[in-house]
Amino acid sequence: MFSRVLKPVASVAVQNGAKTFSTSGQNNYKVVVAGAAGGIGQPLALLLKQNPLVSRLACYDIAPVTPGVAADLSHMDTPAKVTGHKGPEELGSAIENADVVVIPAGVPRKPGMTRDDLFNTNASIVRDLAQCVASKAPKALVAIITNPVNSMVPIASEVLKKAGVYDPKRVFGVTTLDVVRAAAFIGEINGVDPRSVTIPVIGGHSGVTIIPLLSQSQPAVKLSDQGKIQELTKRIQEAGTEVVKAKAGGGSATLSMAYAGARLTNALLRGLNGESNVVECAYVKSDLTEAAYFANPILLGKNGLEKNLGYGKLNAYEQQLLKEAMPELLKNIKTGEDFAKK
Ligand SMILES: NC(=O)C1=CN([C@@H]2O[C@H](COP(=O)(O)OP(=O)(O)OC[C@H]3O[C@@H](n4cnc5c(N)ncnc54)[C@H](O)[C@@H]3O)[C@@H](O)[C@H]2O)C=CC1
Ligand SMILES: O=C([O-])CC(=O)C(=O)O
Repeated sequence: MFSRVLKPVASVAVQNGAKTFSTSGQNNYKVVVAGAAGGIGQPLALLLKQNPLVSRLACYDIAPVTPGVAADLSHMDTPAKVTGHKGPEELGSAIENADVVVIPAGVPRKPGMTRDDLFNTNASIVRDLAQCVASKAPKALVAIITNPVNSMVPIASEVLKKAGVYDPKRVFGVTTLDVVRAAAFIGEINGVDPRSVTIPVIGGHSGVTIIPLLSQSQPAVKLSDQGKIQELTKRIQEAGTEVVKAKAGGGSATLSMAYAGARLTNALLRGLNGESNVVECAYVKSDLTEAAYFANPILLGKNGLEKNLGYGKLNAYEQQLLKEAMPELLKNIKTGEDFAKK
C-alpha cells in the first residue's frame, strides 16, 4: 500500500551515452531543502538529486558550507539543476516557485533531551521559513522534518493562515521514519524483506504519540505473546532515542531520516505528477480525533492531500495507546499554536 522511495516513475533511456528521462509525466518539479547543509539535509539532497521528477533542487541553509554542498551535488550526472542559497537574504530565491519545500532546518537532540526541548530554538526557524513560503511559493507542498514535529506543523499552518494562503492539504509533518523503522523491525522479526512490510503508524512523532498499528501489519507480525507486542511498540516509539544514545552527543538520526524524507518527497511528487494510489502516513490537519493534527495513511494527489484514509480498526491495546497519546498530542499542538499566535 505504501509508496517506496525512488519507485521508477519515468523510464530512463540511454541515447548517445547520455541519460534522458521520458516525458510521460511533468518530471519538472522544483524542490527546496531548507537546512540542506545539515546531517539530514546533505544526504536528503543527495537522494533528491537522483530523483527523475526533480528538475531543480535548491539547497538553502545558513551554514557557510552551503554553496559548497550545492557545488558538490551539481557534479552528479543526473538532470536536476542544483542551486545553493546561503543566509536569509538568499532564502527568497531558494523558495521562489517551489513545488515542494522540505524542512530539516534546526537543532537536533543530544542524550537526555526530549524533542520538546528543541522547541524554543526550532520554533522561530520554522516560523520564518513558513513566512517565506507564504510570500514566495504559497502553493508549495511543505514537508516538515524539524522537531518537535507535533508542534512545528501547527506553527507553519498558523503562519500560512495569517498570510491568507493556508491550504491544509499542503502541509505535512514527516513521520515516515516511524513507518520505515516499524517495517525494518518487523522484517527482521518475520525474516522477510522489510520492503514487503506495510505498517501504518499513527498519532504524532514523539514518544507515546507514536502509535504503530501492529495489528494491521501486512504480513502479520510473527509475535504471539502480547508482552512481545508491547516491547516492539516501545522500541518503535523510542527508536529515535536509541539512535541519539548510540550517537553519544553526535546528534540524532540523519541517514535513515534522509531516506525516509526522500521517500515522502518522492510520494508528494508522484502525487503532483498525477500518479494514482500514492499512499503514505503523514501528520496533517485532521478531524479524525479531537487533535487538530494527526498522522495516519493519506492518499496523495495533484493538490497534495487527496483523501484522508483514516486508521481503520484498532484493537484494545491500540485504543489504549491512542488514549495515552492524546493529552500529549493536544499539549504539543497548543504549544505550537500559542507560539504562532503571539
Ligand atoms: N521528523 C523526524 O522523523 C526527524 C526529525 N529530526 C529533526 O530534524 C532536525 C535537523 O536535524 P539534523 O539535520 O540532524 O541537524 P543538523 O544540526 O545536523 O542540521 C541542521 C541544519 O539546519 C541549519 N539551520 C539552522 N537554522 C537554520 C535556518 N534558520 N534556516 C536554514 N537552515 C538552518 C543548520 O545550519 C544545519 O545545517 C532536528 O530538529 C531533528 O530533531 C531528526 C530526525 C528525525
Ligand atoms: O529522536 C530524535 O530526536 C530525532 C527523531 O525525531 C527521530 O529519530 O525519530
